[in-house]
Amino acid sequence: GNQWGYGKDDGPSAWNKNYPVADGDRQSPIDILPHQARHDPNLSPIVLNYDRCTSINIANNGNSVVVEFEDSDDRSVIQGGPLDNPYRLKQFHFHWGGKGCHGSEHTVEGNSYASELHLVHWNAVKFKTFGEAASAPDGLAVLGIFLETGDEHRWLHMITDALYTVKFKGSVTDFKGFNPKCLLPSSLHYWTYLGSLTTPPLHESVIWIVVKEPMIVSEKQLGKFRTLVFTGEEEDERTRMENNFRPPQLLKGRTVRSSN
Ligand SMILES: CCCCCNS(=O)(=O)c1cc(S(N)(=O)=O)ccc1C(=O)O
Ligand SMILES: [Zn+2]
Repeated sequence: GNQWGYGKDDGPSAWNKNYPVADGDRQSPIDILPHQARHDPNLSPIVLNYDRCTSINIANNGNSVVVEFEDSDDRSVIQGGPLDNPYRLKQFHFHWGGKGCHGSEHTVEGNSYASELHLVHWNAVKFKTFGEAASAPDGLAVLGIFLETGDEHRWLHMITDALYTVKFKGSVTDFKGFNPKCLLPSSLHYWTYLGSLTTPPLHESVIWIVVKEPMIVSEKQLGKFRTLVFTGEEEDERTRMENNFRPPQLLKGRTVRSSN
């Protein structure tokens, strides 16, 4: 099982012990400096074809809350932008902080957001399985959306209302008919760069597409994520699930491109 976590002894600063790629040349997340990003007029808009997407379940995997999708065909894909072909939606999950603290993974000019949503897609044109894609340089495309606190988000309740059913690590419940398109901000202008998974195994297999405009959610909605626990129901301790984010990593000469 995975012996890594977000605590003092098993957290991000200790991950390089078992996953040496943690000190690699294309690690994520990063701090984005908009004025140093290269505006690339050749970057086309991101296109999300999620209309026939099929969500399956919602789960607490001990690191985050994850909604999984049916990915046996091209029913829900992301394409355009920096991508050479369509990438299939596999799952989405969140990263968040503690009460009043920030919890996004990417930062913008050193500023964190309250939380960050990741929609994970894989290159099913080039690779036969998700696992194969997850360790290939152009295997995954993750769409990152910042969450900022403000007014209540009109659709996020569909997720937060289900969180009580997946309080403990290892819990899974049916979650059908959810289309994540309802979570997206109005503009999909983005930054893009080559990076990695932000959790072990930290494979350097991700084309990151970070949307500039945050989605607005209420503090109350965000607080519901913190009712989850990292620990299993059978365990004695109940460790609140919060601060499940990796801090920004060195850019190591990479270029961040900006769509318009
Ligand atoms: C074969 C090993 C794949 C491990 C990565 N799986 S994943 O769904 O892409 C993923 C991505 C990410 S992230 N933050 O998008 O890099 C975090 C967790 C997971 C997960 O395993 O739940
Ligand atoms: Zn993530």
